[in-house]
Amino acid sequence: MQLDVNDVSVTLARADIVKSVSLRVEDGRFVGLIGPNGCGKSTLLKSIYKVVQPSAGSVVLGGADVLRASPKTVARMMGVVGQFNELSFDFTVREMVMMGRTPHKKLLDADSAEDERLVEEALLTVGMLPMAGRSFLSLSGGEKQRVVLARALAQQPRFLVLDEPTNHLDIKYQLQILSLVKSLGIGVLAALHDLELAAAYCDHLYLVKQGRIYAEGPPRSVLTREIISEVFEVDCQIYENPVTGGLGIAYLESGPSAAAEAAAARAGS
Ligand SMILES: Nc1ncnc2c1ncn2[C@@H]1O[C@H](COP(=O)(O)OP(=O)(O)OP(=O)(O)O)[C@@H](O)[C@H]1O
Repeated sequence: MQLDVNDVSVTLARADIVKSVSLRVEDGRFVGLIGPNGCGKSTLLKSIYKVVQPSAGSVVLGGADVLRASPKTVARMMGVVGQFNELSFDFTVREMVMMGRTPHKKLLDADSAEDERLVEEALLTVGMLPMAGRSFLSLSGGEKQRVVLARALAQQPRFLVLDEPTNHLDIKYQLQILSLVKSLGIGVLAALHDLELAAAYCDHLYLVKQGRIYAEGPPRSVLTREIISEVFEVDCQIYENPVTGGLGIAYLESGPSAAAEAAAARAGS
C-alpha cells in the first residue's frame, strides 16, 4: 500500500512546524525519516496518523484520503507505534494487544478465536507472550515498546508508521524489531535517530531540517559528511564497515563550533 504526502504544512501555537513537505513510500519499502531534535519528524508523522490536523496539503494511503477518512477506516490500513504510549488506566499486556483488533470489529463484537490467535502470534513475535498476563503499566520502557508494536502487528496493517520504534530497546531488540518490521514486506515510514541503523534498514531516507525536507534518496546519498555536518552540526567520517559492508559513521566531535571549523577547513582545502 503506497503512501503519498503532498505539500503538508502544520502550524502549532502559531509556529510553522512542518513546511510544505512531500514524500512517498511505495508499497513494500522501508523509508526512514531522520533529522535533529525538534525538526518536526513526530509532528509530520502525527499529521499522517490523524492526531494533528495539517493546515495545508493532503495525505493519500492506498488511494484513500487519510485526512477526510474516519479514524477507524485509517486504522484498518495503518498501524502506528507512536513515541509516547502512556495510559491512565492499567490493562494487561494481552488486553493492550487485543486493542489492535478493534478497527476490524463492530461495536460490542466479542473477541473471536481468530482475534485470540493473532494476539498470541503478535506477542510471540515480540517475545512478550510469557508476560501476557502482566500489567502494562508495570513493564519497563522496552517491554512497553514491544507490546505497542505487538498491538500494531495484531492490527494486520498494510502500512506502518513508527516514531522512534527502537527507543528504549536494547541492541538485541533494536535489531530484532527492525528486521521484523522489514520482513513484513509492507510500506513503512519510520522516524529513526540512529543513522547507522537507518542506513542498514532503510531503502530510502528523507532528512528533515527545520520542518522541510533537506535531502532525500538512498542512505548513501543522504548520509554524507557534508550533509551530516550541515544538519546535525557534528563532524564525522563515513566509512564502509569492514565486517558488515554497511555504511559506518565515526563521529569526530560534537557542537556547532566543531562543525563550523570542519566546514571552514573543507571550504579552505
Ligand atoms: N502542540 C505543540 N504546540 C507547540 N509546539 C509544538 C507542539 N508540538 C510540538 N511542538 C514543537 O514543534 C517542534 C517539532 O517537534 P517534533 O516533536 O515534531 O520534533 P521531532 O523532530 O520529532 O523531535 P525529536 O527528535 O526531539 O523527537 C518542536 O520545536 C516542538 O517543541
